[in-house]
Amino acid sequence: MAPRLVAESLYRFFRTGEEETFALQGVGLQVAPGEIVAVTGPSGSGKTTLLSCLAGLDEPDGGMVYIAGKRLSHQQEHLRSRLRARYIGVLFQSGNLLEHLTVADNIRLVQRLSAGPDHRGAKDLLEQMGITERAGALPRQLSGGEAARAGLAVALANRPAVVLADEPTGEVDGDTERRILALLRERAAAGTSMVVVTHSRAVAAVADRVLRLRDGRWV
Ligand SMILES: Nc1ncnc2c1ncn2[C@@H]1O[C@H](COP(=O)(O)OP(=O)(O)OP(=O)(O)O)[C@@H](O)[C@H]1O
Repeated sequence: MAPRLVAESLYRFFRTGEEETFALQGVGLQVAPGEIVAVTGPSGSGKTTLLSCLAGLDEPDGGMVYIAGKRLSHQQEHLRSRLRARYIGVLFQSGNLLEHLTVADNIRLVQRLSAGPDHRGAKDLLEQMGITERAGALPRQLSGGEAARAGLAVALANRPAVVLADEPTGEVDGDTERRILALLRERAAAGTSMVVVTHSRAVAAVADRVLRLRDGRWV
């Protein structure tokens, strides 16, 4: 099966004053439809930078990202945004909820921006995450665990072909972690490709592959 997500030899450098950081040094990756890839590695090894490049939120200095056979990197911003809305669900530690919208409206917005809105799906997602009663809450009114679950519901709301998630179970209890993992497995079984940055053994255990970064390289 043709890979859904392809990264070819990604390089990313940052310069702050005199100092140069080599965040990614030739990282390649191919993720098949329905495959879950877990990415681990120490702090500063390049995990978030890799996810940002895969999502088209950051541009690699070298290399290329393709999503569903379409070139995502080195495109104009509006083209990257369109590809992201259509194919990618992102969940970053900084959060993906708009502060002035309720949880339900955050989900509806993502669905409206993507090709095929599915309002029934919003209700199901909230139910699966166990936060139906929080649908009308604003993000700042949510606990850490509720915010993590609402963020994942938003990331999955457009039924994306590819999910990119940074520590999706970072702040949640064991029961919520199990719910999140069940939902990720269900989506993967339905064909969604996933790259999940995690330090959790439970998340790594549901992955098809576990890859480790150090100093911007696979080890
Ligand atoms: N915008 C930036 N400007 C300068 N340096 C940056 C920037 N973003 C990342 N870096 C540096 O690039 C390297 C990789 O950072 P990155 O956030 O990708 O690591 P990480 O593996 O996600 O770390 P953590 O587990 O702590 O979140 C680090 O040395 C970091 O300081």
